[in-house]
Amino acid sequence: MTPPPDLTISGQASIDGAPLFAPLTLSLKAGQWTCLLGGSGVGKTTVLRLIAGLATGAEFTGEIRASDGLPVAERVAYMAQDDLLLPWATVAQNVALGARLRGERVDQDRRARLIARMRLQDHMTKKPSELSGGQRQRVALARTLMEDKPIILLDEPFSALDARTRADMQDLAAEALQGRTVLLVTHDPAEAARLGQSIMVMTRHGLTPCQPPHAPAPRKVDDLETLETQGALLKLLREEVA
Ligand SMILES: Nc1ncnc2c1ncn2[C@@H]1O[C@H](COP(=O)(O)OP(=O)(O)OP(=O)(O)O)[C@@H](O)[C@H]1O
Repeated sequence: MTPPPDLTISGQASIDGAPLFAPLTLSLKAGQWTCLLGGSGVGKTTVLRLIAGLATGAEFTGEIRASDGLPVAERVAYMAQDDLLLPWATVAQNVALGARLRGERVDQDRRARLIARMRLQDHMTKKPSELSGGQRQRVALARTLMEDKPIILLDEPFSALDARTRADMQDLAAEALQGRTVLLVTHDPAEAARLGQSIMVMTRHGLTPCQPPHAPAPRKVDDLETLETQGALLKLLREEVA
């Protein structure tokens, strides 16, 4: 794996000639978590998919650049909103899906370590339908980590989880992805306040930064500054739709 780079996406996007988002520059710091919030349909998933080099419905004018000058898309692991697990495959097979699709040998040791880290060792042979929502999310996160990429894009990865499982998953993800360049799209101000080392709110007009708390992430859910950031973010988001 190459060292995680800084990443910048700058440009504008439109759909069928109508602007989706105005010219913006989103800079991700190497080895840090950047959280991106914003109203529904403002283009957050589009930004992730552009960085990942995946198809979008938008025409994008601009550039996506890594600080080391190396190609970006091939160094990205992308965890989509939906966990996208194959229903007929076991947990172990789903975690190793990327290697299998590429016809590569599966690194069994690495897979076993990740499955243990996600506390899934008792579920290795189960199919997704036999798992809870939180367990499925952990499989999807293990699969994302199995790719061992320096740039990680997470699209509302914990949105379907109950509050306790969500907090557990945030802790797990923060620990497991330490040192990677992470972009997390979330609708949850509390999540951004816990995890973000940089926090941005996206609107059709561009990006508004929000000062993250000073404590290292993941922050305690009842940390005062974290709660203040959560409140400030909620206020920003409400102003954006007003
Ligand atoms: N494949 C596509 N073809 C055409 N339009 C699309 C396509 N994918 C998304 N769009 C449109 O692009 C706009 C931005 O979508 P996007 O999914 O990026 O928004 P978002 O901010 O992630 O929304 P949400 O928070 O609801 O997930 C929306 O209006 C959506 O309908």
